[in-house]
Amino acid sequence: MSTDTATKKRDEFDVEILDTVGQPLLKDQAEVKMAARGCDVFYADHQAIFGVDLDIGKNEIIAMIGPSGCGKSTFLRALNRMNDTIDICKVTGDLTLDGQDIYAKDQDPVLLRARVGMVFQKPNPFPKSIYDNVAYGARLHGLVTNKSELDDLVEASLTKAGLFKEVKDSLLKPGTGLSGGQQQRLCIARTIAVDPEVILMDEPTSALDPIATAIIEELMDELRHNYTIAIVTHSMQQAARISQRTAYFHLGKLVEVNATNTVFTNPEHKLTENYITGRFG
Ligand SMILES: Nc1ncnc2c1ncn2[C@@H]1O[C@H](COP(=O)(O)OP(=O)(O)OP(=O)(O)O)[C@@H](O)[C@H]1O
Repeated sequence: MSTDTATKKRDEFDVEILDTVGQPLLKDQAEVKMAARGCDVFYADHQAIFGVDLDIGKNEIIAMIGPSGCGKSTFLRALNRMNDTIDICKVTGDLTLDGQDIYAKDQDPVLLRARVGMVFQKPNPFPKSIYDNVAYGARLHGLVTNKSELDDLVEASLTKAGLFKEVKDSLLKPGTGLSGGQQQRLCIARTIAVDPEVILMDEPTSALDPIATAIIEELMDELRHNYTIAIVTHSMQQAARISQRTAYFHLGKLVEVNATNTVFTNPEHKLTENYITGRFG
């Protein structure tokens, strides 16, 4: 294919879609936790992601933004093989965690999802007690050997998720009885309990009120010290508040990745500028 075809493609606003601009790849490769190279994602014949190259750094929060349908969630789900659960979905290219191919034949997706956990848009606690919600993964993966260790793990996970104080006297009550914001922190505790290295968050606060949102954002800032976080968000304000780098997607392509401050104050690509100034999206 000639480069002309690749570089002269124009979007519906008649803006040239160039190769990704900014800093998709980290200069210090020792800092890379997850990496994508030439990642394409298809739903049957429909291609949703085109040739994404991106490094996700250790202990950073990277925000993925872009108009509805641009493929943010699809790309996020490729990072822990959640797309495997969709029959028609096919992921190609190289996706690695600590340099290891996460789509390798001998990679168990369940074990991968313990290392690369996910928090969804709508809090989805199991219909179990608060305690059992957090204990579930640890039991499944045999992470503890006795009840006292499990008690400690449940308390530590709820504490890290900023929820323990609020629920310590009601651990045996149903998780579904908590408020929306508490349920989302319970889901974060459940994710943390299996000792992940990366946490993927798909619009984790879009179903929450501003106070619950602020609590989760503060929590993310603390979690960053121990985990790598990739978040899809519709809120540019949220991306600006919480992330160190921001990736802007458009029509399935990664258009720009830069330091968050640069993306929101001095974007390199016209499409990014159009989006952040509210000209579409
Ligand atoms: N399960 C699916 N089956 C078929 N096509 C899908 C599926 N999920 C997503 N798509 C398609 O893939 C493309 C990208 O969708 P995706 O949900 O990843 O975008 P998004 O940027 O996260 O959108 P939104 O911001 O609205 O959540 C869209 O064209 C969408 O219709």
